[in-house]
Amino acid sequence: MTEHLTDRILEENAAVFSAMISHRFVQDIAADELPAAVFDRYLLIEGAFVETAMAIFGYAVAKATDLEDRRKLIGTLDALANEQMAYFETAFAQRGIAPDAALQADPRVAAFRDGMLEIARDGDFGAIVTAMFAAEWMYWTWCTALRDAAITDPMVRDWVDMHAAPGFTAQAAWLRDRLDVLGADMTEAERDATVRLFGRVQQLEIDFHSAAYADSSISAA
Ligand SMILES: Cc1ncc(C[n+]2csc(CCO)c2C)c(N)n1
Repeated sequence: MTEHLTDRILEENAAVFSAMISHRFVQDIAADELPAAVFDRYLLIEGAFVETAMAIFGYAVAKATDLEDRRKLIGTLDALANEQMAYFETAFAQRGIAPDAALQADPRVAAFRDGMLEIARDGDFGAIVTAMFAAEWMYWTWCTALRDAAITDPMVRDWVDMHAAPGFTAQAAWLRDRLDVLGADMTEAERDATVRLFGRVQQLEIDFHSAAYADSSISAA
């Protein structure tokens, strides 16, 4: 079997991946019609997710067996703690918003956070790479597609640009290449499991992004 594992993952999950990259949240940004209140709620749940991502990458550092993997993941942790978190601190201050416990308790937000953490805690290194590949490849795809879109809100513009920039592109490509190398040594059952895991993460992502819309949120009634 010489096929790259990630080609198979993307092929077999094409429907759910496409549903995510054409989510209402992405379409609203593409049309320059994302309501400010939706982006505010998104920033609050997303800022909390970056903290979760640090925990996930921490598990990956612990479970890695290769020094080069550890170096790479520690670089990612540094960028999350010092660059990404700085973006959220500035964004919260400029928009006058503050973390909201009710929003974090929305079942769709909780399912994403807890589901991703569970994969990192209970899964092996390959499972963590698969989950992060799912989350990052998806962002890289839609943000790259919107590179030339007219986006008025400078913070939304920055957010899209950040995920189409060379640094993020390299990070998403590293996850893809790493998973292909890991896949070459997996059993067929293990490869099947990564295909399913990728699909599960896309569904968690769809629900997470839906939670940014108050009209479909249980906490906004
Ligand atoms: C809900 C959600 N899903 C995926 C990403 C993409 N992403 C950007 S940075 C990062 C962590 C490590 O690089 C991930 C997964 C996101 N931002 N938010």
